[in-house]
Amino acid sequence: METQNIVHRGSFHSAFPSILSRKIHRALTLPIHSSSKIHSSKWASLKIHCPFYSDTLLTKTNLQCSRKSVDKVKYKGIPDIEEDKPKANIRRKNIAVFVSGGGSNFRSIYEATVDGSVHGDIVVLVTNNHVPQSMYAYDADCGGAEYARDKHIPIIVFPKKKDAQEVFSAEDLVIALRSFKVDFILLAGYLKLIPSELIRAYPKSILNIHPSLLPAFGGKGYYGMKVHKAVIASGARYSGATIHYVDEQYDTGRILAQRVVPVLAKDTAEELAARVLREEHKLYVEVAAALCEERITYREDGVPLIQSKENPNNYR
Ligand SMILES: Nc1nc2c(c(=O)[nH]1)N[C@@H](CN(C=O)c1ccc(C(=O)N[C@@H](CCC(=O)O)C(=O)O)cc1)CN2
Ligand SMILES: NCC(=O)N[C@@H]1O[C@H](COP(=O)([O-])[O-])[C@@H](O)[C@H]1O
Repeated sequence: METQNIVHRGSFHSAFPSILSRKIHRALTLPIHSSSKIHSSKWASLKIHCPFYSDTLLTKTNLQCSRKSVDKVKYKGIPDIEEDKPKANIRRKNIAVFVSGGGSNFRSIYEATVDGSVHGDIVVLVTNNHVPQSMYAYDADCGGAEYARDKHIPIIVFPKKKDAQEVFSAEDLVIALRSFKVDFILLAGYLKLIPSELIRAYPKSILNIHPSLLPAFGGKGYYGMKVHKAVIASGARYSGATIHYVDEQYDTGRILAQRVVPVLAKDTAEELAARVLREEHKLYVEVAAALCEERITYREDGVPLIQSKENPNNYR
């Protein structure tokens, strides 16, 4: 079954001009069947007005409940009490994650939204590497898209392949993200340049993780294993992970957080990559938690800081 143009079954209505909503409708890939509706008081209020779908079929309530029903068993503690207690007065945030490949950072952030470490939900995945598949043939998809489908997270393809039937512009992407009420965009191994339309639409709300200590080993051509090979070839004794705000160029936005790892004398690029990736997973969850708990502040010179959860007078 060609799923690229099938978004979900059921009536379709839109607050947008029909041509536009049809375009966005086609760019979205949703699970063909949302799983059973398990209504809980906690999630009922999270229903979003999603102008592309009939409310009876696809609402955040259904998606959240189906996700919670699958992942709730992993939750430690009493969800409606402990999970809410530390963030009682802070609105739960909506997150879009952008991936191009395996998606291990995406998975660690998703798991943190389920176990309560991150006070937010991943409401949509964006990838440039999603191949429309039958319901049963996952192998040609990128790992991130496959995981999103397993977790009933909607997928948007951007940019679309050059031979795609229809253009799906940066403006269309902004409209689609607004419809999911996205608060923050987290790039996690996304290999395309984010267009300025998106940067303008989400000021100080788009982050990227890069596998080196920026500004070293960043910029066009520095991604994936290319970064680690360059670090090793340079003789650098330290590398690490950097999370920074996204601006119009690759890797030049304000640095928000870093973690350092040693580069060992006999390291292969793969060994260094694995050591950095382990730190990335921890760092991105810490940063996503701070974002969703509104613990990001700015120094007078514009440098972003993360306020410590334990002591608000301490910053990282
Ligand atoms: N506007 C921005 N867009 C993106 C940023 C950013 O900082 N500003 N970060 C990148 C992620 N990234 C490093 O962290 C990065 C990704 C890709 C490249 C690159 O050279 N890409 C190649 C194409 C690769 C491909 O299509 O397979 C290229 O542009 O020639 C450099 C850095 C995400 N977007
Ligand atoms: N310049 C961008 C870049 O190189 N990003 C890197 O791609 C990997 C994605 O892994 P993942 O798909 O398993 O999260 C991560 O190491 C991330 O830092």
